[in-house]
Amino acid sequence: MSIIDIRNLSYAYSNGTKALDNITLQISNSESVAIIGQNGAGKTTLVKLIKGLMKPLNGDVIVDLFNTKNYTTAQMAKFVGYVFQNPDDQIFHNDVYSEITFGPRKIKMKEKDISENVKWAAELCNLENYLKENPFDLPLSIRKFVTIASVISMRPKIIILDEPTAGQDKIGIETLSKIIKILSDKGHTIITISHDMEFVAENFKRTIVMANKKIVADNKTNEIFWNEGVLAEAMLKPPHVLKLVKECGIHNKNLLRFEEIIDYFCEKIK
Ligand SMILES: Nc1ncnc2c1ncn2[C@@H]1O[C@H](COP(=O)(O)OP(=O)(O)OP(=O)(O)O)[C@@H](O)[C@H]1O
Repeated sequence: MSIIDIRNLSYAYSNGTKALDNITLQISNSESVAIIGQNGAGKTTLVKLIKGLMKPLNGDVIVDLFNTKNYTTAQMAKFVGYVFQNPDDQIFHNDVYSEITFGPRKIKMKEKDISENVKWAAELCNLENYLKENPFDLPLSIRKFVTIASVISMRPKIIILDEPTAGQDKIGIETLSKIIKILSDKGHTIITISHDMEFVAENFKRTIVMANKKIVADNKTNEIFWNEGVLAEAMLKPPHVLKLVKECGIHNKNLLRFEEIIDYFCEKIK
């Protein structure tokens, strides 16, 4: 069943800038989906409409059977969690614990569930040692995890991550992969906007490509990255490992993730 059902959605900002042009899209419950595309393609506008931060000009955004047109952002907060691209647009408390606890309190979660979920979110995001710190004294990479924890502590069915790998080193990216896997295993629907093609290739089976305010492709991630026409249209490059595979004259669409490629070469050497 689709947890997100978007039909003929168009949007323009109040200054007249058209940001989305006739988008139709369904996302199933518990799916993990990546959205890729050049700057200005319309990715952030699309997820803000799913979150209910803005209302469609034309078309409908139906989330968990609720049409966002008929509900306030506060009412939608229980269902959709959105982690902003820039953590400083999201954080507003003077200590990490208060920041992570704010959301669950706001949606009136039971006290017992609040402490359980806050503990769980802090552990998942490796924040146990920072709970008393002022988030603004912490580096960007950790502030990002504070914002992720403050969203997942509400346990929304749908979790949107906007550019989660920006500012992360290898360990941070591995932690993000682990978080996405755990949330997905627990049945959350994950939507991630990313410019990091390696991260998309490694973590998402389905990828949506946006260009010029439209969806230009929506397919299995390996089909997307092996499709040179789609990548050219959206002005995107495939992950580095795929370039290497192609340069070796190999044409095997099942190869995309680093481990798959290593296994392939190991087999060949044998
Ligand atoms: N608040 C705003 N007011 C006016 N125009 C906006 C606003 N926010 C975005 N836009 C415009 O809407 C279009 C889509 O922008 P959007 O931020 O959704 O793209 P994006 O694909 O998320 O880009 P990025 O990867 O840079 O975040 C762009 O032309 C952008 O300049």
